[in-house]
Amino acid sequence: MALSAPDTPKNNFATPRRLGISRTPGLNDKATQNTPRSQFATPKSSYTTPRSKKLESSSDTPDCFSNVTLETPISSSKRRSSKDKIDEVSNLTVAVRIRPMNTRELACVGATDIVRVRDNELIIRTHPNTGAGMSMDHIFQYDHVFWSCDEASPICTTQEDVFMTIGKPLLNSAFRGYNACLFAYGQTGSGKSFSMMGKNMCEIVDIDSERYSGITPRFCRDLFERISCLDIGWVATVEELRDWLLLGNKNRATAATNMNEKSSRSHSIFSIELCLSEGLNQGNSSRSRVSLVDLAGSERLGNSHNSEEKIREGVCINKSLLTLGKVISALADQKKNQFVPYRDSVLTWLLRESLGGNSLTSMLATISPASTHLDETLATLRYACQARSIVNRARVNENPHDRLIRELRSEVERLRALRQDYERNSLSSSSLILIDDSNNEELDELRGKLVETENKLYEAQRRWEQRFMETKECQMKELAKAEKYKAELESTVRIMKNSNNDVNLAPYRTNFLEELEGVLTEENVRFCENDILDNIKNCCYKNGLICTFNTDSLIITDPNNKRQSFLLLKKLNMSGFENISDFLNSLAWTEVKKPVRKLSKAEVMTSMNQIYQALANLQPSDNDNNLSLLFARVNKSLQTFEAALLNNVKNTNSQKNSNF
Ligand SMILES: Nc1ncnc2c1ncn2[C@@H]1O[C@H](COP(=O)(O)OP(=O)(O)OP(=O)(O)O)[C@@H](O)[C@H]1O
Repeated sequence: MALSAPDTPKNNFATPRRLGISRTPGLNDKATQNTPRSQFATPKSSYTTPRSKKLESSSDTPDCFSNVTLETPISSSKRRSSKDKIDEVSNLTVAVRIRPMNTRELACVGATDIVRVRDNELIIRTHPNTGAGMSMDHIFQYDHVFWSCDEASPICTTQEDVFMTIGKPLLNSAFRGYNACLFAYGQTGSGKSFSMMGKNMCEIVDIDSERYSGITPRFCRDLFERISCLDIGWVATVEELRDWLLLGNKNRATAATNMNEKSSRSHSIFSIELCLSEGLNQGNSSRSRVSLVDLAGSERLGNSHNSEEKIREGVCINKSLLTLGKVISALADQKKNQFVPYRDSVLTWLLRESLGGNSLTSMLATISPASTHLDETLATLRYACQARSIVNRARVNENPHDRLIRELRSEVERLRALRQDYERNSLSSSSLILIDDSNNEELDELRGKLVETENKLYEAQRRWEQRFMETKECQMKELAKAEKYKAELESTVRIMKNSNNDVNLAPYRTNFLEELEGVLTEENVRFCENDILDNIKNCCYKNGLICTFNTDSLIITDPNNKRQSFLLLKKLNMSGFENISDFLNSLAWTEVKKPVRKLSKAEVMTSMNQIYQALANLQPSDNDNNLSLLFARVNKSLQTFEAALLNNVKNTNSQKNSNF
């Protein structure tokens, strides 16, 4: 129950949602708990930003605050953040950002700024400045409160500040091998997209100079700064990643609503998978997923919509947000075996790991400071408070072998340091006193432990290397098979290309073969090839020739001129090889007798099945981070290729009524 100030005893704050029922015990904030009323009627100058700067309020503060409601749930006092070597148990980090009043709000008669900030507290003052009746302060505590209401003010939290506080730590977590997620939640038009993407989501001109760019582009920039010294697997440059981001934003439905001229009409999830490896022989590798989520705005349909279609859209958006709310409530409840309805919406299903799972997660709640949005603002803030009590257990996503070796290594380091310390101390004191027997015993024990751990480490490393060699051997065999299948497929494509000039298969072929090429030439699955053979193969490929080789020979086929060249690898001068064109010109060709034959659908299917089978055999284990990404890509482009091939067979059949 809200209590009037003169009678307000200590610790007597109640949450409005539990009117007259519960008090909010367990508050550990001295200022809030024991502060007499006058302290809540803080003059404007005492409100500070999270960075403890003074904030000038634009409104006068009346001296009549009487009702104070601390809304922060009990569990916030038990916030967890513990780290062992590999698991991190922590509550969701929750930040709130307040945007400036917009022109519509400023023009609205009677609309005032009702939000104040004091360190990590946010105070909503309801019915202020009326001069009559009592006002109420709703006090919320969060991990961070960002006041961004006046850009000209030195205390305004900028885009960079927001990124540094809640974006950058996610990047650090990802580099340590943890999954990380940040999602923005708030009323429509409250500044989610501004914070996540930037001022103009579809035209991020230059990430570095764009001071309004949001968390996501800044995240990409920093990510690439950190990995600029590595070889990057999929995306080559920050520009390329930015293009994906822009494409996603452009495809995202936006529309003008009564609340926001460019309202996002869908949720957006920007997901990056980071596979880190310290080099194969060192073992250490980890894979982490970072999700940056800009949710569509929660909204009151009456407030924001003027057309039927938009109302329908709004209903769908609200439905998924409602499910998100249910999931958050269930997780915040912390009762054992509580059912969590992740499956009730695609959104919650996609975010299941980020909410109550294996992820370090932050939530950014955005609000408007205008009194006209009081209800929505309170709803958002309560939602955010509830989210603060969700506990996640994040684990480093690493290969179990790597983990064991890492743990053993650090144990060896620890014991070594202990022994060195011990020996140093013993030496320095030995000039004064004789080391007694008990000291010797302890030292022996330490030495024994160290030897034991070193043996374990050696054994783990040996087992890992053995497993690695076995896997590599297997892969080599399978790759040889795949090479054969690949050649078959290439000739299939060639035949098709020759017999069907009216059908352009080049894009599919290029995609697929390039992907496959990527797998076959991956550093860790490379077998008998060296740079020269790679060079020959690529050059043949570019010249429309088919190049296959096994451990001792090389066959180059020229399907256009129906001729073939065969040579033994040992006759190839690997060291002095410089000019590929000279090499091709020097080849002796023999005519291929077999006539070019047209393919039937069954043959295409058989060939494709063989390729699929070869790839399935090559499929790396789940723990093989380096290859699985590439395989996913190969599979995808193979499917596209197969579809094109079959479609082509079918079309040709129906058009020409013949097999080809
Ligand atoms: N911190 C801020 N500083 C200045 N302007 C802001 C800030 N936050 C938001 N705005 C402005 O407010 C308007 C609405 O912001 P935005 O589109 O980010 O809201 P949203 O919450 O994503 O809305 P919706 O859910 O409808 O997509 C935009 O014009 C944006 O530039």
